[in-house]
Amino acid sequence: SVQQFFPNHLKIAISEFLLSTIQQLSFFQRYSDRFINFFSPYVDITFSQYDDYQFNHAFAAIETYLGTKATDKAKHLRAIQVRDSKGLVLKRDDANLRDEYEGLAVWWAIETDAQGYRRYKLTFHRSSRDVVTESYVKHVVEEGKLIEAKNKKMKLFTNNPSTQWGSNKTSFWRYIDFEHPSCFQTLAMDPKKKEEILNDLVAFSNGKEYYKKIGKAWKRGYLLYGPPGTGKSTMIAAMANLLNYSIYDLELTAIKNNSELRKLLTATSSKSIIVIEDIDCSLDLTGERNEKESQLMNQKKDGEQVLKEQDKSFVTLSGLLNFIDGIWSACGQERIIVFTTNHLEKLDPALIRRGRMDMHIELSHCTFEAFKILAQNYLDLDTHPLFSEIESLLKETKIAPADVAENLMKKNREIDIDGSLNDLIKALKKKKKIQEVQLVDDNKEKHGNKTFNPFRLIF
Ligand SMILES: Nc1ncnc2c1ncn2[C@@H]1O[C@H](COP(=O)(O)OP(=O)(O)OP(=O)(O)O)[C@@H](O)[C@H]1O
Ligand SMILES: [Mg+2]
Repeated sequence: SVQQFFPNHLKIAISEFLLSTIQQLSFFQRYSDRFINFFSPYVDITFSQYDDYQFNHAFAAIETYLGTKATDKAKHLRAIQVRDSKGLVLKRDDANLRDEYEGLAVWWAIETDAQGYRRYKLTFHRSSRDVVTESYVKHVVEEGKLIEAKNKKMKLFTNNPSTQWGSNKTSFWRYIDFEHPSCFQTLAMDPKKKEEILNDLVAFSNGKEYYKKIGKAWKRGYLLYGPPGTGKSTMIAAMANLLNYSIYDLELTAIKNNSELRKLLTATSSKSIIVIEDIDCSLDLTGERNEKESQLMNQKKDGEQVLKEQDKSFVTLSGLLNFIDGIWSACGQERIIVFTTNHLEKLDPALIRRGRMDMHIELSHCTFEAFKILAQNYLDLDTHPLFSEIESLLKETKIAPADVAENLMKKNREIDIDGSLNDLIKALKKKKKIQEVQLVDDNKEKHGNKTFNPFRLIF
């Protein structure tokens, strides 16, 4: 019969040719879709990268699944570097890929939509509709997720306000592969504290049954606080690497209101760390802003007030609290929430009370214990005659681990142990002097003696 005579790809080519010809004739344009649908025995489904402004997790799974299919026949390949030097993963660009499932053939193609986002188009014969919609798609997504888990590919999500959808700017998740070398072993901090945090994290990730038993949502909050450069961000990366969770880096200032926050949070997947960095800067938690806002509103007429209500553009403390321990927090399991701040004292006590943030972790200035870990990391050094001098200097000087690391880093592509340690000692001595002068200054100010201090200008 004619069916057997034409191979499948020829049939697709013919229908595509017909489609393009017809589309060029403006007279028929309006009818082309219906015309093609009437004659073509093929059906297609598209999977967009962003669905309803949200990142589509099925899209990522499909991409992974297709990436593992034989690559030799595709003409346009895009190489993507993968973690752990498992080599390159080749992905098809705008090429058709044929796949078989239960003896049926389907075709995948990648397209770019009007907004510049990618989408996969799955084409299949009308007669395979039931199999494809009921089990093939599920099979692909599950397989893709399985491969993702096996490859230990973690993702780093960020929410960016979209400028593509006209005036209605809304925030949505975009992701890149997460590759950060940080781990707990190289993290410089008090070993006992580190051990405690490590155990806490591992217990959490194995706690499915426990949380179920005590009737609590399977989530945990960590508050990381301390001066700049003490390893807060580094610790978050180490947590992700330890548990193999993805990170959602939530930028509160890019979010319009509480309902958008809710939308974003419900779109996060389980096994993830939701991070809000510098929480004191990204949210006015003092309540002052609310007061100002309502004062403003009272001055306006009723009609305008309604308008104002609509474009309120901030996330409120109560919105955030609702998410942390309100009913929303139960949508989805196995989630860690991390807040970081440089100023613990600036935060609203309601936000950080125990039970909301389960563990408060202080990352402070470099201690000798922390220094020894850095020396091991950077110089492969366990001990050295200069260590005792460094130890006593560290006791008297506040220095961030980031500054210590900076001094230990190799300068001319070669490790120079004595040079590095001497650099560090110099830096420590300089810092010590500055801090001493500052202390004298502060004391004078406290006692009302504000005489001009020339040392302050020198350092
Ligand atoms: N405790 C630490 N252990 C190992 N490396 C550290 C530590 N603290 C800082 N560093 C080094 O310093 C750099 C900066 O640290 P990091 O970004 O984690 O600081 P932070 O506490 O997040 O600072 P900020 O408050 O400014 O965000 C890192 O790249 C890391 O190499
Ligand atoms: Mg940081």
